[in-house]
This record gives sequence, C-alpha cells and structure tokens, in this order.
Amino acid sequence: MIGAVRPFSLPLADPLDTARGTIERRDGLLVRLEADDGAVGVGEATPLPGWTEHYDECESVLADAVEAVDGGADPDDLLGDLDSTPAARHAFDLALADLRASREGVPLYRRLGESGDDPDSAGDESARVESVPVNATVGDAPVAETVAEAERAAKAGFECLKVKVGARQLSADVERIEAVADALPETELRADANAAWTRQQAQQFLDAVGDRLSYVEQPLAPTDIAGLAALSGPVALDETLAEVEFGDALDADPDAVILKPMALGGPRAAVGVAERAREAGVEPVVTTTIDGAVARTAAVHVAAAIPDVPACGLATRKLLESDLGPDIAPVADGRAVVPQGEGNGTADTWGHHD
Ligand SMILES: O=C(O)CCC(=O)c1ccccc1C(=O)O
Ligand SMILES: [Mg+2]
Repeated sequence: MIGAVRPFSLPLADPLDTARGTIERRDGLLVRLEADDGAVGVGEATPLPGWTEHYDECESVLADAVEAVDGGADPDDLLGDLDSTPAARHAFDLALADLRASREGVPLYRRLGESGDDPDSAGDESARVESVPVNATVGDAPVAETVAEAERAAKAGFECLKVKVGARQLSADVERIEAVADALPETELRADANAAWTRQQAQQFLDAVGDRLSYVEQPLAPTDIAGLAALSGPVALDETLAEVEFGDALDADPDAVILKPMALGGPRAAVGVAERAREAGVEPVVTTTIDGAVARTAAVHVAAAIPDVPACGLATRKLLESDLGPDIAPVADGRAVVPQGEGNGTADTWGHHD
C-alpha cells in the first residue's frame, strides 16, 4: 500500500456565528491510499478544536502515518495509534472504508454498520437508501434576521431547523425561538447552545421554550454530566461526546446524541456509536463539522447506514465558498441525496482541487 497526504483550505461563504465564536475557514488534509491491486481510497481530516485535535497535530500524525504505510505498515494497525487524534483517524478510517467498498463495487453506506457485515446484502435492492432527511443550520443573529433566515430555509423545503443560541442574552434567545416557532408552526425546531450556559440559564431556557423544540443541543459544559442529567426538558449531547466515554455520556440521560464522524474517529466508528445509542433508546443525529466534500459525503453515507435516521446536520455545503470537488450528495427539499456509486464516490477530488 502507498499513501499520500495534501493540505487544503476552504473559506466559508457565510461565516457561522455560534456561542463558541465564528467559524470563518476550514483547513484540513486529504489522505489517499492505494493498494497493491490498484484500489484507491480517499479520506479527509478537517480538525476543529473543541471536537478534535488542532491542525498542526493532525498534520504531523498524518505525515507519520502515511510514512509508516509507505514503509509497509498495515494501515488497520495504524488506526489504534490515531485514537487520540480523531480527525486524523477519520481520514484513515474513511480512506480504508472507501478503498474496500470501491473494490467491492458497492456504495460506502452498504458496508457501514450491522447490515454492512453481510456480503450477501450487497445486491439486495430493498437495502437501498435514496436520501436522508437534513436540517437547515441557522446561525446566531438578531431576531428579525433569524426569522428571515428560518423562513428562507422553510421555503427551500427544510422541515427541520437548528438555530444557534447562547451567543446573546437568554431573553433574546427566547425571543428568537418564539418568533421562529410562531412564524413556522409546522417546522421542527432545534436549538444549539454550544455549551454556553450555566445550569440555571439552561433550565430557564427549557422552561421558556422547551415545548417548542425537539431538543436543545449541548446546553451545558461538556463534562457536566450531573447537570445535564438534572435538566428537565429535551436535551442532546454534542461536545460531551468528544470529551467523555460514550457509556458515561449516557448517564446524562439525553434524548439524542450528535454524531460527528470527524470527532468520533471516522465513519465506521460513528456508525458503531449510532448503534449503541439506538440500543440505549437515544436518537442518533449525524452532522459534519463543516467539512469538505469528501468528509461531508461520508457523513451522508453514515446517516444512510442508520435505519430511519432523524433529520441530520448535513446541509453544510452552502456555508462554504468553495469545495474540494463537485457535490455528489446535494441537498434539495430538506433531504440529501445518497450517492449510489462505488465507495464514498469522491476519489476524484484528489486530482480536482487546487
Ligand atoms: O448540525 C448542524 O446543523 C450543522 C453542524 C453544526 O452545527 C456544527 C458545525 C461545526 C461545528 C460545530 C457544530 C455544532 O453542531 O455545534
Ligand atoms: Mg452542536
């Protein structure tokens, strides 16, 4: 097997304002693996501190891993060395999964998860997934702008919206959610506080608008499991999963968990966590960290591997100014198309981007 790695930098068209600050640009690395039989897999690492290692660490461990592959190391053995650098691990896990699914001539999602273990299911048309539901992502903004953005998304066909909160006064966020809920009574609403609140603030928010939301994502600090467990109202965990073992995170008694393959060490790891969530009666929601086309498409495959997946945070292409290649999992009418070609379907991005 031979390996190669190359950096990229993607500016956002429309910077995303959150309680953790503004995301303006996504820098990452593509990894290409080529097996002796000529099969190729491409993976992406787009680190985001708070969820993954920093860029410099990611770059350095990927350079070492690719060198080890060139030196004859078994890439599956290298995955274990990348457990503490989830974005780097994502790139390798995806490249390997892409390579194997491509070699077998099946789309990646058919090789992820429980059903993916059964080679006979590959030709089973009933297992085909055409599309997955997605939510629109509405950044922090004053109330009128928030409502206008939400109405644009609803008009574009989204039946589920996620609104960023926690970046302004609690009363202003309550007003924003009430205004959107009043304007769009048929639309499912979620809020994402990105760990901005105290226990008291979070409970105040839930008491005010909890009944208009399907959940509030990460209302409290990631490690405040006792505080999260004590909240009354629907809660989802996001940042917590990057810091706490999944079994311990379940002690927070969440309604949903936000699975970012980039933060969980790859598409195969993410599907494994989704299966554990379902067993515990917790809904798995798949999202990107605003990734390039390779990782975003892989996240769509992850969502497609989860039966009856709820709306996922995968409509993030439009936040980017430019991308690694063409969008083969486009969003229309609130759904992302699941690619049916072999593997992840993005191997040609390697030669595409500049
Ligand atoms: O879930 C979505 O709608 C889009 C993804 C998203 O919100 C996000 C994107 C980058 C970094 C963090 C987050 C987050 O969920 O907190
Ligand atoms: Mg979140």
